[in-house]
Amino acid sequence: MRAERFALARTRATIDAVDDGMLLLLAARRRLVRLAARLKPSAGLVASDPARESAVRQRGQRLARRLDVPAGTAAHLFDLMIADARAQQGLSDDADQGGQDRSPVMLDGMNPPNDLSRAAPMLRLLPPPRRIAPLLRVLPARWQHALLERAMARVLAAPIADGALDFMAGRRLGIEVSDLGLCWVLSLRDGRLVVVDDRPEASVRGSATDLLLLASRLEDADTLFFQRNLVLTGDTELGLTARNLLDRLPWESVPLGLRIALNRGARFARAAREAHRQR
Ligand SMILES: O=C(O)C(=O)C[C@]1(C(=O)O)C=C[C@@H](O)C=C1
Repeated sequence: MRAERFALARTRATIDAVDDGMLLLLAARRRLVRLAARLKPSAGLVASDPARESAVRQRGQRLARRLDVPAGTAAHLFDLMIADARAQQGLSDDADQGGQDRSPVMLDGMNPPNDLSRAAPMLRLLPPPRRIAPLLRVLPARWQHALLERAMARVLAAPIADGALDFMAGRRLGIEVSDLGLCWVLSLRDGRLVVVDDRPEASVRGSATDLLLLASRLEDADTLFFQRNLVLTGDTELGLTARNLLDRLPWESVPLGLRIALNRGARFARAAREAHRQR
């Protein structure tokens, strides 16, 4: 009985932590909605976007199905979030009766501008990585690991296939994202890079932005290590082999969509960092 009471108290404390996480995520969504609201006029879009709302709802339903969350519950949650986002922008509660702004208007040159510096005032509204860190900690480790393993399998498919990563078999290389407080230890097992629960023999440490700049090839490994934006610790030979491999990665073999996503993400993260530095 006492053990059950204790277990219940611990369970409830964890429920509280999850509730906090949900509110933190809602606060983050509201900030992003504020940013979207500011970006839309200069992107040639009107505030109300029923097509986007329906895409957001559909994504939510798909994920809910995979996570075993009842469809009705997920639908309520999305109704609430979207109604809140519409209220933030002074829009009526119901997108279908949302006044004149029926569908988004696309103007010429809708591609994201190359020069993100003009968006600095808005980028400053984004929370810096250290504020995002508590949100990421709410994500269960096994989800983080599964996402990372899937991303690595796609980015590194060619070097894994041609044996360029064989030196990682049974070795443990750490990736530390300093500003997000994240650390993963990678190893090559059965021809796959996996996250293992062990101490690293060598580690690469850097901020989320610098690691993204490296992954997207917007900065080369030499520059990042020379400027000490990325730091190698532990077994030098293993670290240097990994670092040299990064330099020789056949970028052309990475699927085009992923290359574009990485490139955009890295440029966005760099611009947001600049905007925060100028504050
Ligand atoms: O993406 C936007 O433009 C938003 O303002 C966010 C959001 C949403 O809640 O997802 C809200 C209102 C728009 O009609 C479309 C989507």
